[in-house]
Amino acid sequence: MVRILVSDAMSEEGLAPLLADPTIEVVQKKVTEVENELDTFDALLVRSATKVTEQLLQNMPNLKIVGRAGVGVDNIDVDAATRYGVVVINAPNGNTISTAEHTFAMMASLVRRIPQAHISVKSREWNRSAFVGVELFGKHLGIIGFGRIGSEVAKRARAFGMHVHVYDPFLTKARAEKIGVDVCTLDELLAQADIITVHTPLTKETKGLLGQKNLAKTKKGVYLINCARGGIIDEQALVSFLENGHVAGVALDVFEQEPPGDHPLLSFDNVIVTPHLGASTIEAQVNVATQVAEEVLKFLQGKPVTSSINLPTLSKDVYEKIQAFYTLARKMGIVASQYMSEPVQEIAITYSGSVADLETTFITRSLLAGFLKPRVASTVNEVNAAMIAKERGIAFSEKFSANGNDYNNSITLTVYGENKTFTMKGTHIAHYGDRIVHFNGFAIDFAPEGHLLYIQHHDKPGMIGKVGNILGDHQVNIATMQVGRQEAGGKAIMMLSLDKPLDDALVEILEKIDDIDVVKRLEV
Ligand SMILES: NC(=O)c1ccc[n+]([C@@H]2O[C@H](COP(=O)([O-])OP(=O)(O)OC[C@H]3O[C@@H](n4cnc5c(N)ncnc54)[C@H](O)[C@@H]3O)[C@@H](O)[C@H]2O)c1
Ligand SMILES: O=C(O)[C@H](O)COP(=O)(O)O
Repeated sequence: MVRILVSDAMSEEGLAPLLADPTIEVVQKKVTEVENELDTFDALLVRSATKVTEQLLQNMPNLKIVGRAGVGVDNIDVDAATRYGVVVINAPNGNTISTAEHTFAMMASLVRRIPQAHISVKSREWNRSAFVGVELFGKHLGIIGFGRIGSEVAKRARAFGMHVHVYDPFLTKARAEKIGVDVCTLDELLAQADIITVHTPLTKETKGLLGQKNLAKTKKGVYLINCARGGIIDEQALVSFLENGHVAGVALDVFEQEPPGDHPLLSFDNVIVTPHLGASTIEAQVNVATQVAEEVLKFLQGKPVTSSINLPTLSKDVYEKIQAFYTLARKMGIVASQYMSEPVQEIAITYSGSVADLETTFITRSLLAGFLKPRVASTVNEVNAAMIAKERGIAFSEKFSANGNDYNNSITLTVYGENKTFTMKGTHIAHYGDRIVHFNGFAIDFAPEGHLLYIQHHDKPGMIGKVGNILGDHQVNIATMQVGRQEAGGKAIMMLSLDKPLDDALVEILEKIDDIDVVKRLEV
């Protein structure tokens, strides 16, 4: 039974695909309420409240995937998750509209002082002159960060007759032109805007982006809005610009610390606040929970996920095309790693023929994961394979060749070890399966699966018989046997597929046979 912990409040409707699956047990509890069973969960679903720290990941050794029902993953230690081989996915667009609308609601509320007027009337006052606002029409709106939410805010601003200026260092000219916004530098935006709204992620670059220095470049009487992440506008600097009257008003949905406690910002009359409500609509919550639930389900069924933070994303179409090579590559990695039982410095992969035209990132990661699996104690998979290879000083490279060299497609793997170099070539043949067609310099043809026994020997009469007799005497049945040689009377190999794994004693007996140079068990 697969166990999923849902540790933040999530829409039941959105979780329906998981709740309906009889092979899945969904536990809707906080992490602190299930401390004794953390090691039993396969998946963890969170919003922004649960902090997915390295410690939590360590306490959840069975965890395979973290699903963030929302956009920001700053509450998740993605690097640590990657190291532990845990996939992190999010729901990148399910709450875009809700957050853009909330930003707009905050903007209108800010310039018309609606929250203050509301409190006043509820206090039985009727003071119309105290709440004179300004129009949005004709004002210059500066949008910092022009991704999903920023661009939805821009559309709404234009409908209100505002002039929109955008700063986003990663915005392509083509996209800006398509949307028809004025793209400017940060300094230009700061100098022109009557209202500034931030819509970037919280990163090293954006933390404190609107701090002492940049706030000083804004117009006196500027309004500021943050419905993105606490800290993009430096809270301390903000206090001083409110105190000196430079900033006319601020709308905050997010804070450096949540909840903000008794923060000095809360005592300003012209600061309006909401408790991180951008995504808090019925629609957004159904959307994000549905997206995450469907993705987690796909992942648990071994299908590709499309919104991963730490894995290359794959469409279903691409996945279907690469699936066969993905499996072949994994098996080749496992075989090569066992054959090369020594430190390895480099792995070179050449994709030839039809496979060279595919998205090979995943195939390479699969091969690396297969290679590293017998060598590392921790979980290794497509998420962390490249990182673990790097940590262990194993370089890897990919080459592509349109020519399949006698095969419609092939993957050639060369492993450079401390003492020797090993090469193997595999191909996938439709309706036939995975075949290894070159092994260690020998042309051969075997399926890389099950209990394999590789024997390198001198090409002499009777060698096959000797091996066959010993295995037979020890009740080891040979399922298939392939042979190859470089030249008559020269070096030769046998690749046997056995019905059960060989024990050490039997390997030693085989090694002692005259004219046998190498005996290797390969378990795939
Ligand atoms: N308040 C809420 O409840 C709520 C809800 C959803 C999203 N969010 C937050 O809103 C923010 C935006 O979300 P989104 O879905 O639009 O993300 P997005 O990834 O679509 O857009 C972010 C944009 O910021 C830009 N950017 C990155 N670094 C920048 C920099 N240094 N300067 C200027 N621009 C920069 C990127 O190029 C991108 O275009 C995120 O922080 C997200 O966590 C908050
Ligand atoms: O990044 C997000 O998606 C928002 O901040 C929403 O966070 P929440 O899921 O905790 O409401």
